[in-house]
Amino acid sequence: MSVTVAVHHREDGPADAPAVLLINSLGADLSMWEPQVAALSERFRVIRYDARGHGRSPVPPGRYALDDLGRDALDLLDRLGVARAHVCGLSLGGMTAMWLAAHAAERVDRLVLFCTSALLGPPEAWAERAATVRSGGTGAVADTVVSRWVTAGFPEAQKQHLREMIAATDPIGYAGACAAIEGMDLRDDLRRITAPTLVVAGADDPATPPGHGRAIAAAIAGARFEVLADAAHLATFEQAEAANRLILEALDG
Ligand SMILES: O=C(O)CC1=CCC(=O)O1
Repeated sequence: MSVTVAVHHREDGPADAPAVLLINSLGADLSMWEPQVAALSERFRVIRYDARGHGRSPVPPGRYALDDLGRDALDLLDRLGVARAHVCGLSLGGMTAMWLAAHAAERVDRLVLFCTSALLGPPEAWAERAATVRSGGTGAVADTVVSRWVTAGFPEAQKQHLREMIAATDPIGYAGACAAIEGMDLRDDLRRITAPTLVVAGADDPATPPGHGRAIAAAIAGARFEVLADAAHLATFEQAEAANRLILEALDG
C-alpha cells in the first residue's frame, strides 16, 4: 500500500463552483496551467497542484508508481472536501487522470486528457533519463525536453522560462516520476472509464504523437478525439486559446 504525500496546491475561482482538478506533466509544476486559469476560473473552482517530486510538493526518495500519483490526487480532493471533480491532465498528468477515472470513477465527473499515452515506452529510455538527471541534474535534460514541448518557432523567452521550470525540478523527484512512466500500462484500465472523455493531441507532438491519443479515445466508450494544430507536447501552453475552448466545451457539454 502506497503512502500518500500532501501535495502543494493552489485554488482559483469561486469556492462553490464545480471543481476542476489540473494535473501537471513530468518536469513541470502547477504554473504550467497559468494560460488556463483566467478562462476556467470564471465558471469553475480551479484546483492545481504540483505532483509529488515536482514544484513545492514533497519529494519522496525512490521510484514512484502511477498508483502513488493517483492516491496523492485523491488525498488532495479529500483534504479539500471535494467529492467529485472534473479532471484534466497533460502527459504524466493525463496518465494520473486516467488512473483516477479508472480506479476512483465516483470522484471523476468529466475527463480531459492532453498529449498523453496509455503505454509510453521503451522502458529503458525512462530508466536512462532517470539516470541522467540523477547524475547531471534536471538542467541536463531541459533543452531536449523543451524541444519536444513546443514547436521550433515558439518564442525564445518562453522556451527559456520552460527550461528554467524543468531545471528547478528536484532530480530525485523527476527520476521518481520517470519510474512511474516506465512502469505504467493503462491499456486494460481504459475500458473501465465511464466519465465523458475528451482526448486531445498536439499535431506536432514528438513525445506522445496523435496515435497515442487516438488509441486512448478508441478504448474509452464514447470518448471524443481532437488534434490541435501547431502544437507540440505542451499543447495547453503553446495553443492556450484553442485548448481552453476545447476544455470549456468538454466541461460544459
Ligand atoms: O518529457 C517528455 O519527454 C515528455 C513527457 C512524457 C511524460 C510527460 O509527462 O512528459
